[in-house]
Amino acid sequence: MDEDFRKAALDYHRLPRPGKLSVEATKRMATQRDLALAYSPGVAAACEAIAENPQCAYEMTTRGNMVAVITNGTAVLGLGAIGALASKPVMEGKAVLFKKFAAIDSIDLEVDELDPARFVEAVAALEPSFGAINLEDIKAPECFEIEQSLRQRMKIPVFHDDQHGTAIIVAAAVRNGLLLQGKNLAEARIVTSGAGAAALACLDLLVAMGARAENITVTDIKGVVYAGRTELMDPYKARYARETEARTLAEVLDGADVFLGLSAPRVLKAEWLPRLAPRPLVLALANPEPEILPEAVRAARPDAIVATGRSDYPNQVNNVLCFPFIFRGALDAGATTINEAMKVAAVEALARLARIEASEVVAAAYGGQAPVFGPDYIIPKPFDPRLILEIAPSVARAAMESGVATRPVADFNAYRETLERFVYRSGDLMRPMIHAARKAPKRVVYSEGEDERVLRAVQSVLDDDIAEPVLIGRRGVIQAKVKAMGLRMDLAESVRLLDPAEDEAVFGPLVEVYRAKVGRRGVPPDTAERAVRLRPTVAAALLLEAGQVDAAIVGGQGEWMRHWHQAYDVIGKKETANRVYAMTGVILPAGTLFFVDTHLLVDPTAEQVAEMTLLAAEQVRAFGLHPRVALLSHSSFGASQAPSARKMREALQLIRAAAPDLEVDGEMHADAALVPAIRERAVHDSPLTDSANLLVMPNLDSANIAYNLVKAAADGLQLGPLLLGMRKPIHVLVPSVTARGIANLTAVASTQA
Ligand SMILES: NC(=O)C1=CN([C@@H]2O[C@H](COP(=O)(O)OP(=O)(O)OC[C@H]3O[C@@H](n4cnc5c(N)ncnc54)[C@H](OP(=O)(O)O)[C@@H]3O)[C@@H](O)[C@H]2O)C=CC1
Ligand SMILES: CC(=O)C(=O)O
Ligand SMILES: [Mg+2]
Repeated sequence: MDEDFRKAALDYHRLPRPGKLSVEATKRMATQRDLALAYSPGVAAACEAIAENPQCAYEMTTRGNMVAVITNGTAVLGLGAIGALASKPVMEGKAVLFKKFAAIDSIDLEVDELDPARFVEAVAALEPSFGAINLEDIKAPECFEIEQSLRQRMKIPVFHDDQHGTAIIVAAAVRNGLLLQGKNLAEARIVTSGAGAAALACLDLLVAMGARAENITVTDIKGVVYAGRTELMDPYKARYARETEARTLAEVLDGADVFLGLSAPRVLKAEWLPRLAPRPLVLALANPEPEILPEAVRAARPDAIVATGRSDYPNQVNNVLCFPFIFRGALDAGATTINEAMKVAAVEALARLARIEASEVVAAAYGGQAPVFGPDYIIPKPFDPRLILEIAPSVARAAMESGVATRPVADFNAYRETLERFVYRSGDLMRPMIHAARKAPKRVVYSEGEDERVLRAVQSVLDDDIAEPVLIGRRGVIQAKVKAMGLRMDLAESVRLLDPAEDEAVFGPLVEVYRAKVGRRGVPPDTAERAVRLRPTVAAALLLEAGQVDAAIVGGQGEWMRHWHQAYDVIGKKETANRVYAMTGVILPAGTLFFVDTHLLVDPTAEQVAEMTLLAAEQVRAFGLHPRVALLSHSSFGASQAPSARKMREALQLIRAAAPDLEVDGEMHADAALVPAIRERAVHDSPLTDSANLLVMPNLDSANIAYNLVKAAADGLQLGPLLLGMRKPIHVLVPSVTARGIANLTAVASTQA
């Protein structure tokens, strides 16, 4: 670690407030009544319910989602026995990872107790507080005894992360690494540096998965663990003691297919690397400094696949890839333990994930480069949102099948959806639409078929079965990108590719359609021909117009307005609408707010405000939401006579006349729209039954500013803009759109088709 990085790490821990963790309340505690419910006397009801039926603790307290990270500070990373207090930053970090990656509430407990029996007593007594226990950084051999005693005594999962979390990820990495190197586990010769908690658990799992004990040689601080050795031996290590004359790590490296380092910094010397077998795996996993640096391995053995425990090199083999998700699955199934079947399920899910393409979120988190299965990507990366979606259900299912689940998952599709809600914030809002789209998948054309975000979106559209995608672009480029990105779509089978340079039979007739549309609007025939060939938005709109597709997603590159004009020129507005408007959703932790008109009309009239409101309310209903509309203004319920305030009052009358059942009110301040109590102070007869979810703005500036402001200030997720009032379903992407955003718009467009 260089000095700059060390200083940055210290500042990170110090500022803006000490540490990495805080506790937050999950219930409102704002009124006298809240206090009475949460505390005395109301709390007594919950206590009595639990006293009568202990299972109620899972319904009424945090227990079911609460994991303790517990250590005695005796093997803290590779820093050794630095003590309970000094281990606290690591344990706080593990607790944060539980929260960040799996929405598990977690607290670190550093127990200053070296005696295993007394440590066990301290931990066992905590059972009522937690849904599971994650033991961390406790040295071998005491960790084996501690874990075993606690597992016997406690009826909740007890899992020593350095043993089993590490073993699971190492097993996945070894499985995939050997596959790439063309080797198999039963034949592989494995040499470890380290005979502690992590190394021995890894070996046990590898043996359970098919590695042969006679192919394994273990070394530790005293060298080879050989039969008859007495110094620094314990029964756990002794299981792997070998009949051999060799005494040093260097000597046993000859012909090794796998070097597994779970020991200490720099113990593997570059000059020993030539001894390894051809195409070896070098897993140098000591933290923070590995047994050897990857650059040294690459220089000496370009045929090796290298992994470390760190985030700053490819192939991070670290238990963070496992523990949040295995606990998620265990807690959700109410597992009483984490058993072998659950561990193997986690290994299989992890290994499989690396072999299918990585998601956009992973690409974004790692500098825009989407990793592809290969020597520098043998296991998934920690920011991969699919980890929770794949590992947790596999583990829950294994818990059920092996008979340790007390709260079996009844419906795995529904369970996956709850996990998706955590990963993709748009999940809740989009679900009804995705279900609807899936019922009758429509043909959706994407004008920018070469855009990587579009390709990723199309992969998830295919996975979710919500549309039949049609891509416009150069066939060769799309094929190459799909391959390079490791996407699984079958371009011959499930996607229709349309190349303007090759598919004359499709594009030729579109030119005629376009000429007929725009020939009398100042577009000469040659220009029309070029527009169809060179402007994919025009071509996509024409395909929609000609009925060759059911919906279109265009733009995403360059100016939004330019694409909008091109789309509008071809498709035009509905006969029943006077104008087209744009509505944008911002998905926030508390729900979604829709804003209208965010992109098109600079200064709408009262009639146009009324029309956009009615169209927007209809679109909000299509998301399965009940629209509650606020007409916003600087004026509060008639306070101002300014033209914009009068306009909104007039619009309200028009809306009420056209849609008497719609919950709508105005003109009002934005806070009155969102906070019923503030609204109540201004008027007592508002028909709005709760916070408004559709905010209608007096002009383009306020709508555009408002949605961007809310999105940026509250870390919201944008949905849209959605075009309201178009004759056929077509939407124009903003340049900042993500693949998930494109997939969401595809579902919207499909359901409109
Ligand atoms: N990447 C990952 O996900 C993980 C990495 N680790 C790393 O693995 C290492 C060990 O952790 P853990 O098993 O929990 O700790 P333990 O204390 O249980 O085991 C440490 C082992 O390393 C051996 N060792 C120590 N120094 C040397 C040395 N200089 N040369 C050879 N062997 C040595 C010890 O030998 P002896 O038995 O003789 O004392 C012991 O066998 C740490 O660096 C830790 O950061 C651990 C868990 C997960
Ligand atoms: C990653 C981890 O748990 C360790 O190094 O101890
Ligand atoms: Mg650890």
